[in-house]
This record gives sequence, structure tokens and C-alpha cells, in this order.
Amino acid sequence: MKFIPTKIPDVIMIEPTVFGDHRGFFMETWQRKTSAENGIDYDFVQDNHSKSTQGILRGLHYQIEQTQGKLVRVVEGSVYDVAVDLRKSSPTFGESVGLELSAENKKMLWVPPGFAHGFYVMSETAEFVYKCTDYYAPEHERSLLWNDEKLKIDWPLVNGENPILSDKDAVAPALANAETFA
Ligand SMILES: Cc1cn([C@H]2C[C@H](O)[C@@H](COP(=O)(O)OP(=O)(O)O[C@H]3O[C@@H](C)C(=O)[C@@H](O)[C@H]3O)O2)c(=O)[nH]c1=O
Repeated sequence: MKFIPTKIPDVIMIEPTVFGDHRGFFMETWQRKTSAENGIDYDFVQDNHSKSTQGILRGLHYQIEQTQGKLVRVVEGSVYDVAVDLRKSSPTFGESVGLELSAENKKMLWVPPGFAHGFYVMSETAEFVYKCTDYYAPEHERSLLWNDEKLKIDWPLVNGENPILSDKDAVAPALANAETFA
């Protein structure tokens, strides 16, 4: 398993070692010891799985208390995955990391606490799986506007069409009006 810091070093891309043979493949997707040695020293308490169709954008989400770190990956299809730094004290506040995660490339992304997270579905359908370091807490959940110009996120929109959003994500505040972290 390779742990590769991104341009925001706390956001880490993980490339699993894939063992292919005549039966298919095997890979480890998380291991406490190697994760801790590579800066992901957290206990995970919840695993989630969602399925979406092409053009869906889920995000950008975060919790202001019970802040969640998320270890995310795709088990079917492909998405463009984004993490936005919402830590005011960070030199990369407001900046983001975006990359394609797919069932084919098997990459994973570590999104630390203090970041908003979202993804856009590029394939016909995509199944998204992730581990969280704290429990879902709807009262603390916040959404950040996916296309806030200040964020400068280059979403790879299929046919240039606007994504399909949940009602809450469609009315999310821009960064200037969003709750952030110290
Ligand atoms: C996230 C979540 C949702 N739910 C419920 C609430 C709601 O009825 C239904 C769908 O919830 P949402 O619309 O918030 O689902 P979704 O838009 O997929 O939310 C997720 O988006 C991605 C980008 C993230 O980073 C996640 O942390 C999470 O916020 O599932 C849970 O029961 N537990 C959970 O952990």
C-alpha cells in the first residue's frame, strides 16, 4: 500500500497493492498499523455505502462537531472526488484536492477532519464506500456550495450539464458564509 501526500499534505492518496491471479484480485483496503505509520492514526466508527447515477453530485459535506475524517473509495464506476480545506489556520484554507477514484484505479483518498468532502459521478452508476472517524450527526452536518467560484473546483461535468443535487446541497452557502474550523 502506497501513501502519497497530495498538494494539501494532510490529504493522502492511497494506492493499494493489488494481487491479481486467475481467480480475480485481492487487496487490503485498510490496515491500522500502516495507516497510523503514514499519518492516518484514527479509530473508525462507521462505514457507509452509497450508489448514485451519472451526473449526481453529493456534497460538499462536513460536520462542525463530531468532525469526521473519511477514508473513501469507489467499488463500482468512477467519480471525481474533492476535499476542501476548511481550517482557517491552514495555509491552504479554501483550497482543494480533486482526483478521479474508480473501481478500476482502486485509489483511495484520506479526507481528514476539518475538510468538506464531495464527489461527482462520471460513470453510468457509481458505488461509493467510506469509513468515518466519528458518527453521523445530522444536527452538526453542513453543506458548502459545490460551485462557489472562490473554491475554483474544476468539476469534470458530463456534457457540461449542471449536476443533480439534493435539496439541501442546492441551497448550500458559499465559503464566505459557511461555518469553518479554527
Ligand atoms: C451520511 C448519512 C446519511 N444518513 C441518512 C440521512 C438521509 O436520510 C439519507 C441520505 O443522506 P445524505 O443526503 O446526507 O447522503 P449523502 O449526500 O450521500 O451524504 C454523504 O455525502 C458525502 C459526500 C459525504 O462526504 C458523507 O459524509 C455524507 O455527507 O441517509 C444516515 O442515516 N447516516 C449517515 O451517515
